[in-house]
Amino acid sequence: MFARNDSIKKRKQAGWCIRMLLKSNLFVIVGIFLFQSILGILQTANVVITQKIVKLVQQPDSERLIFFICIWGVIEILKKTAPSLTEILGLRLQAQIFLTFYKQVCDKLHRLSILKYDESEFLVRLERTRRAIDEKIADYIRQIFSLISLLITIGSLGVVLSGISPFYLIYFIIMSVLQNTILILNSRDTVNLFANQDKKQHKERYYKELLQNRTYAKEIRSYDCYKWLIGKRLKNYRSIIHEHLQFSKKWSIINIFTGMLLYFLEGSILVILFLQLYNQTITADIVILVIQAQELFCGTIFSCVGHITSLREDFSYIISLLQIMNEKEMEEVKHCITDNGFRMQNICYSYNSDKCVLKNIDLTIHDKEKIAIVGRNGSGKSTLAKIVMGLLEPTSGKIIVNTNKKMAIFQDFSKFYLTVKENILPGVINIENNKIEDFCKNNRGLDFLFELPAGLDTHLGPDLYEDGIDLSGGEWQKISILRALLMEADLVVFDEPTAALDPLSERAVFQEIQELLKDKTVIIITHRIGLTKFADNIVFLEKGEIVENGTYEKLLTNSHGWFKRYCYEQGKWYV
Ligand SMILES: Nc1ncnc2c1ncn2[C@@H]1O[C@H](COP(=O)(O)OP(=O)(O)OP(=O)(O)O)[C@@H](O)[C@H]1O
Repeated sequence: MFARNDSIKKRKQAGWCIRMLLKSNLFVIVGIFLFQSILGILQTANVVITQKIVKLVQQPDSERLIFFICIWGVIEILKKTAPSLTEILGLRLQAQIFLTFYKQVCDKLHRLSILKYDESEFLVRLERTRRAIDEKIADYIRQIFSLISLLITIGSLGVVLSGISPFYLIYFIIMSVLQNTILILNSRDTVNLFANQDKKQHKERYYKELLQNRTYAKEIRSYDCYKWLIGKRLKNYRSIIHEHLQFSKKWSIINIFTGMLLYFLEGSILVILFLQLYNQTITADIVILVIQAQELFCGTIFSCVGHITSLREDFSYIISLLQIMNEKEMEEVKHCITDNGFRMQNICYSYNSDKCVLKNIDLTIHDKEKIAIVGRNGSGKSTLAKIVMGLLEPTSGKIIVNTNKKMAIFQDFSKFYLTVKENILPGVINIENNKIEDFCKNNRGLDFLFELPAGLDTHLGPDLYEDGIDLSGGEWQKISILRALLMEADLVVFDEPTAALDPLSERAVFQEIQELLKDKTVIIITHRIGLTKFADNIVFLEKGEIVENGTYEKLLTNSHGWFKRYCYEQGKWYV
C-alpha cells in the first residue's frame, strides 16, 4: 500500500517536473530536438556521399562528381553550424530552467521545518538539488536529444551497412558490445563511488569553508588550532583520494586489456577488407565506406552508452530535487478569531524521541500583553520562541493565534551583507531613508548610524564590497532591534535582545521597545532580571515545564520560588 502511494507520488512529482520544463521551454526544446535530429542524419549522409565521390572519381562523370562534392561541402557546413546553434539554445534552456525551478525550490524550503537544516542527508540532497538546477536538468535534456541524434545515426548506418553485407554490421555490433560492456561497468562503479563518498565530500566542503571563511578565521587563529583542523581535513581528503586511486588502478588495468583486444578486432577487419579488395569481391569505394562506417558506428554506440550513463547520473540529481519537493511541509498554525492573542494548549516538543524539551505548556498571551520568559540554560526558552514563530511544529498540543504578522529577533540573528537600510528593513522595497532617519534622530543609542561613511546606504560586509565595512557586535544587535521596531508586526519575540549592548544603550533601546511596542504583543526571553520588570507576566521555565507564572511583584513574594532565587543570585553581583 505504502509502496503504491510512493510510486504515485513519484509519478506526480515527475509529471510536475516535466510540466514545469515544458511550460516555459517548449520552443527551445523543440529547436534543440530538430537540430539534433538533423545532425544525426547528416553523419550517415556524409559517409554515403564520400563513398559516392570515391566511386565517381573512378568513372569519368565530372558533372555528378561536382554535384556530390557540393553536397558534401553543404553537409560539412551544416555539421559545423548545428552544434553551435544547439549550444546557444542550450544556454537559453539553462537560464530558463534556473529561473523556473529556483523559485519553486526556495518556496518549498521556506515551508519546511528549520530542523531539516540539522540533517546531513537533507543538506547533501540540497547540494545535489542545487546542482540539478544549475546544470543537471538542462544537461539531461541535452543528453536525451543527443542520444536521439546518435540513434538516428546508428539506425541509418545500420541500413547502409546491411545493404552491403550483414557480416560487417554483426562484426561492428560485437566490437561495440565488448567496448561498451566495459564502459557500463565502469560507469556503474563511478556512480557507486561518488554515492558512497557523498558524506565525505560534504565534510570536505565544510572543512574548506572553515579554513577559508573570515568568520571562523579569527577564532581559529586565537585558538591556534588551524594545524589540528588541517589535519582533520587532510585525513578526510586522503580517505577520498585513496578510494579514487584504488578505483583508477583497477580500471586502468581493465582498460589496457580491453584496448588491446579492440585493436586486434579493428586490425582484423582491415585485413578482411583488403583481402576482399585483392580478390576483387568488393571495390575500393566500398572499402572506404566500411572503414568510415566502422569508425562512426562504433564511435556512435560508444557515445550512446556514454550519454545513457550521464543520463543516469543526471537523473540521480533530479531525483534529489524531487525528494526535496516531496519533503513533508510544516502544517500552518490555524488562525481563529479569539479575544486572546495567543494560546498554547498542552504543548509538548521533542527534537528527538528520547528527550522531551517542552512538557505540557499551557500559556495564554493576551493582545498587547508583554510576557517575559525566564529560565536556566537549556530549559527550552528558545524552543518555545521557535514554536510561537511557527518555525517548529509542536510534537503534540494545540496553538490558537489571531495575530497575522509575527516577527522575531533571535539570539543568533542574521547579519545580512547588504546596505544598512536593507538590513533594518529586509524585503521592503523602496525604503525611505527619512523614515529611518527620523526614528533614529530621537535615539541616542543609534548615533553611530549617522557616522557611517555613506549613512544608511553604507554597505555592510568588507569581504563582499570594496567599500564595505563591519560593525561591532552591539551595533549589529541594535540594527536587528531596529528591524523589530520598524517592521510592522502584531507579535514580536525577542530572544536575548540586548545581550551585546552596553548598559546605556540597553536602557535607551529598552525604553524604545516599551514605547514603540506598547500596542503590540511582545514576548521577551532574557536572563536579565531587570528587563522582566516591564512585563505584565513572567513565565519561569525549568526543564521544559512552566514552574512559575505571574507578575514581577507576585513572583518576588514567593520566597522559596524559582524566580526569587534567580533574582537573589543575580543581585549578589551588585552588592
Ligand atoms: N536542533 C536541536 N536538536 C536537538 N536538540 C536540541 C536542538 N536545539 C536545542 N536542543 C536541545 O533542547 C534543549 C532546549 O534548548 P533551548 O535552546 O530551547 O534552551 P534555552 O532555554 O533557550 O537555553 P539558553 O538559555 O542556553 O539559550 C537543550 O537541551 C538543547 O540541547
